[in-house]
Amino acid sequence: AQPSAPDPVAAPLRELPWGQLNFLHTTDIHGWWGGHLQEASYSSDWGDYISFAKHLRDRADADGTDLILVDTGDRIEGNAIYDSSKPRGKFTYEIAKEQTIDLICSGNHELYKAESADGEFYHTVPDFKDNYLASNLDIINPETGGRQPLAQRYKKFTTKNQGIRILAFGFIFDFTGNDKNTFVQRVEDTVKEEWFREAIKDKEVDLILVYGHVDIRSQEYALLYSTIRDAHWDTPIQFFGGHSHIRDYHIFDSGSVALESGRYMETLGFMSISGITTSRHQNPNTNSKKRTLQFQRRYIDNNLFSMHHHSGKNATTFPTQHGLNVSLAIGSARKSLSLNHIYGCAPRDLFVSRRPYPHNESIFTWLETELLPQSIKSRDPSKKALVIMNTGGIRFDVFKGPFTKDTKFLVSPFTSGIAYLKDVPYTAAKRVIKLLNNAGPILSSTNDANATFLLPPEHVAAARYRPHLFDSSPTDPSEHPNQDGMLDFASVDLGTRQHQGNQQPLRDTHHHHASTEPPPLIPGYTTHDDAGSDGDDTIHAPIQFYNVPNCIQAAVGFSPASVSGSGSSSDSAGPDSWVDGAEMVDGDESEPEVVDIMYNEFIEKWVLLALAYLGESYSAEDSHLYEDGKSFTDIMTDWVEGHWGVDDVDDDGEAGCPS
Ligand SMILES: O=c1ccn([C@@H]2O[C@H](COP(=O)(O)O)[C@@H](O)[C@H]2O)c(=O)[nH]1
Repeated sequence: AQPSAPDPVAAPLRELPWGQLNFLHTTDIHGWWGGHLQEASYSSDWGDYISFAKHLRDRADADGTDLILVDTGDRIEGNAIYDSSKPRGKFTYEIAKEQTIDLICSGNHELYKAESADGEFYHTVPDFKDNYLASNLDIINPETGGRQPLAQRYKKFTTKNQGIRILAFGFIFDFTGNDKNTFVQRVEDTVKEEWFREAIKDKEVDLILVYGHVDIRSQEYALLYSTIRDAHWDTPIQFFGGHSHIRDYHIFDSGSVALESGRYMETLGFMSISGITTSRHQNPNTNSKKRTLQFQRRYIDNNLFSMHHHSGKNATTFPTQHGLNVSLAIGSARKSLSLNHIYGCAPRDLFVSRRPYPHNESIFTWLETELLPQSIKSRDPSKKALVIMNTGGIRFDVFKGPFTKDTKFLVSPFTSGIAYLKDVPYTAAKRVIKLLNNAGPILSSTNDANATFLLPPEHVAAARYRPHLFDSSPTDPSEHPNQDGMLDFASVDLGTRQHQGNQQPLRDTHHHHASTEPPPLIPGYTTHDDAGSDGDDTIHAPIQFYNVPNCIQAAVGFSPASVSGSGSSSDSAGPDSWVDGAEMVDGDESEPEVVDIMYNEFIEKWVLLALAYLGESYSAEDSHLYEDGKSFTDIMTDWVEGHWGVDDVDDDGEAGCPS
């Protein structure tokens, strides 16, 4: 772990259900190679994962089973170690390649920009050679200018100890936001291709493995499942997915399941399959390949307490020299990038989903009521503006205390600036936010334009496939009243951060075994999936997560009380209410005739669509860039320095902020 990472905390654990064939799965790492430095539950780094995998591989070799490591993409964007280096990714590829990943593919973040797709071409593909698969992804070769598969389409291999013959494919979902140098072929077209049809005709396989940067409940995986099952009625099919940033497990049938392993190095997914028939291990009781199969999953919290326990090691025996070297390399990259540099001290926690919106501790309420109106200036003092941001542009929480260079990129890694359209009729402008939030026929008519893409990934997943994930019910203050009759969130959720109540930091698993007192449960993931509620390795107290709107809006140049909010009702409004929008409140200043609409560049397509629906025709050519394209990330950081900055901070990340 990194030197400043909090010590792990003892917690009751479920064992790893080790089997004949075992997997460790990472996804959506988004550059969190250093682990979480403010959350004890996820405080292990990539070096620890290297040590952990080594111990599990040794175990497999010792008992004659197999272990396969899978990563399903989005390794970049979302952490200062990637986003603040010049060039971006300077350290990422060197760190990633230290782990022996047996199956790896691209996510959509590797493809948003031409440079990062080239990064895959020049670094990740050669680093992982035959283990990188690109079943539906092509790239323009930067050397020749010709189009070619980013990597081989599929592969067949035999596991080391069990001799299991595996046919593997590596996909990405039907992503359309990629730069011009890559081509994502829709899955429905890929399954019709000759090479795919030929590949799945192969009967000399014991297991088919489909991994990808694809939501496991998506139509893309449903189609791959049915196509493969049609060709293989009894071959086990294992899926690994990603993209939606959640823990999930889906059962297709008794011989086919899918695992998704969260985000940001919070989770190491573990999967095992037993009962696979191989040429070495014939099942004597049946001629079917799948009848005695047993699939089991576990979501491991990425911390040393879990890792020591599951590997049967302790603080002394756990770290390997290789793992330690990688932890040191991460530490020196962080130091060279000055990631502990403090811009200011956050006076309170600000959450993406762990608070309702609006709320004093909602990061979106902070943006809407403080940061945006205090940062964005209208073109001239007589002009008013409405500033719209998509909630998906905000990637992580702010914790009370030091707001560092690390925090800056965890919260807002994207490079997009603020665009604006001048002098839009106010009657239309004020309705845009409501249209974006409650969708409507245009915004949901095609996959491409679907406004759920404005949300953070977990919320996209919830909106499309898992309505139960987030709480949309209005907050009931009587549920956890504190002295003021307000919700006492401290009693609901202290998060899994360093300062977790009276939990005892644990340096060695033996401490835990010697204790007779069961430790109090730490708040954390309590996953409900197709196999039940026993998937998490750590038994946690639940955390409440709340719905967020697609977009929020701040009013610039209006008197504070004159605009009635973001139009972000979570009810499914009918056609009449889509167009209410942010209304002037009676008795305040008169409505302007025109305003500037300002918005995060990323959402331009949706803003233009909404305006067109409202009868105002604008195109991308009509938009201008605010302050020469200054990124929202920099706008936010300047605000933090101006409002939360303190004089006597040092760069150690500790001193300077009141506790
Ligand atoms: O420039 C950008 C890129 C993405 N977003 C938001 O992120 C999600 C996609 O995130 P994944 O990690 O790929 O799942 C997208 O839906 C947007 O909400 C952004 O705001 N700006």
